[in-house]
Amino acid sequence: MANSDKIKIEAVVKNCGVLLEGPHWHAASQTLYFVDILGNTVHRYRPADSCHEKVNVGENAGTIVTTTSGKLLLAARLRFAYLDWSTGALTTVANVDADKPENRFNDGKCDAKGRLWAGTMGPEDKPVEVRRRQGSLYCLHTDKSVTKHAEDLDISNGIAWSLDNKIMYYVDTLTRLIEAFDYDLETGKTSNRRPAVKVAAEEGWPDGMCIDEQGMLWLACFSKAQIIRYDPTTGKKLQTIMFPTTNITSCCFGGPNLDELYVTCTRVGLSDEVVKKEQPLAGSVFRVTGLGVRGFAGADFAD
Ligand SMILES: O=C(O)[C@H](O)[C@@H](O)[C@H](O)[C@H](O)CO
Ligand SMILES: [Zn+2]
Repeated sequence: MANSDKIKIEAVVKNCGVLLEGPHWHAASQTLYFVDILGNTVHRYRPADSCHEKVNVGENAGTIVTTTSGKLLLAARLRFAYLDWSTGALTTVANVDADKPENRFNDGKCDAKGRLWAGTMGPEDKPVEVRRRQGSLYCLHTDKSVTKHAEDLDISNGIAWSLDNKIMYYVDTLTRLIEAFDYDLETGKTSNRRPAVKVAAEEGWPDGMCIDEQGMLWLACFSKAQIIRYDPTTGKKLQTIMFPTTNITSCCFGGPNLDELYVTCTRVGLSDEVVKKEQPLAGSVFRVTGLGVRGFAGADFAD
């Protein structure tokens, strides 16, 4: 299937990592932050002058967010930690999953009150062949306390909030669902977990996601080279964008008008042969323009 003529896809940072994830648009500096989970690196890319820089943090980097005090906060291997960009040094804020030393943090995002939500997963030999039911979903509150909101998860992944912040949408990849929780923005409490969107097997594995200003979800569909826009109130598929590589991991809105979609992907799961001959852009960051809809910048952690 071809994309509509209006849509343009460019690889803006080419072949910069292994398992790229967690794109986060920092509006104040007009900079895209993202992680390479298996490369143990945090990256930033400034479209205005195409400047791309990275720092090795010495352990898996699952999620990166900016903070209200101008710092960088990671959900790293098994801890929330501040990152010193100039050295790569991490300063622990809180540890998680002490009883599961082989786990690691995966995808995460801040809510509108500046709490950081992120989930963990067990060791994964190949994509989606993960040790089952090892993961949990955590919230790092602004006072740095941590609460657990779900457990026995397989691959904790995309998170997004409805426009009124009354619903938190959530992906645990192997469920093939986008689920919904009732969300209390004042306290960060979740309740009433239920399915919102069923992602058909032929669409791929649900991975990272973001929401647009119309309240529609943009879901990275791992293994099927696409991002699908869904209406979470009806569960209906609205639009598909196809990419020149198979394993799309996540997306976020960015750019001066917040009408560009930045998209991450991974080389993991593809042979060297396939990467070389068929998918030379695996492990790149893409920018999609011409969508005709705006989204939101990454929310800061409130510190
Ligand atoms: O990007 C992620 O969320 C995980 O870290 C990856 O391992 C894959 O995407 C997953 O296997 C498929 O969902
Ligand atoms: Zn993911």
